[in-house]
Amino acid sequence: MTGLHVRHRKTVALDSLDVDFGPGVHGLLGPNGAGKTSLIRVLATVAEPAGGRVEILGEDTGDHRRLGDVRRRLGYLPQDFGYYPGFTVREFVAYVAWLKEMPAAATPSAVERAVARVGLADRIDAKVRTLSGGMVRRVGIAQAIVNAPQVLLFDEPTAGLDPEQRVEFRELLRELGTSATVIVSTHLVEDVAAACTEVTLVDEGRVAYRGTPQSLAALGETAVGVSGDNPIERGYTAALRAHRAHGSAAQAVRTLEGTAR
Ligand SMILES: Nc1ncnc2c1ncn2[C@@H]1O[C@H](COP(=O)(O)OP(=O)(O)OP(=O)(O)O)[C@@H](O)[C@H]1O
Repeated sequence: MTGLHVRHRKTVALDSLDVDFGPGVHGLLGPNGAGKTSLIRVLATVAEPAGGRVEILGEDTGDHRRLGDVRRRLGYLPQDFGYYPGFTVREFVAYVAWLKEMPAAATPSAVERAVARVGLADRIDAKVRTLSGGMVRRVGIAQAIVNAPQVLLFDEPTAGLDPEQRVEFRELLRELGTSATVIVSTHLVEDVAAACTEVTLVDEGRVAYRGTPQSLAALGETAVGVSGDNPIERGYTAALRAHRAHGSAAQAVRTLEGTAR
């Protein structure tokens, strides 16, 4: 995407963002309100930018005639994942497959595969409302992957998962990243360290840092006067600090009225 602008009323959420994502697992890191969800929503084609150009899988998302084609090839797990509680897991994931216009004959096996990949095969005929929060989150992951998407967008997917499930999910991310472009927003540095091939640090609506988890950790190893439990955390803090010291971030959070914070 180039020159991406996203506004929520008077707040500038993303400011002239230029970024591209290729195959692999991309971790989106950043403090609260940095703009991660805004970015993912634009990529998921559920929010329209105020300006800039977004191309997904070779299609310009500004061309509404092409959106259906893009959406069929996308998978998206929103932060606030909505579902029909009276549906069974199977019914719900099949419903999403239908929305994605998957061929009817291929749907039942694709649903079973997706549900098995998130470890819920034994609950496939349970109603979603009877599941725990972590299990519902896994249903959300299953619906995102049912159509074997080429672009996968996960907004805080590990929230609510227990430690064992997080480890399994990271393994799934690594697998998915071998054949798709996977973008994951997370607060957990461990997710990034374990599963991501690349890290994009967003701060105040701009890209503050891009690199590999290893390069962010190397930054943390050499950073002076920065606290954090591990090198990636220290690298995160050092990169944020450097970005803010350059002063451009102040511009990124200006409101349209010209007030700065
Ligand atoms: N619906 C909205 N109305 C008004 N402002 C909004 C809305 N959604 C987001 N914002 C603002 O836009 C900015 C970016 O928010 P966004 O949700 O994209 O950040 P985030 O990095 O995903 O944050 P978090 O880690 O807390 O989820 C913030 O300043 C936020 O307050």
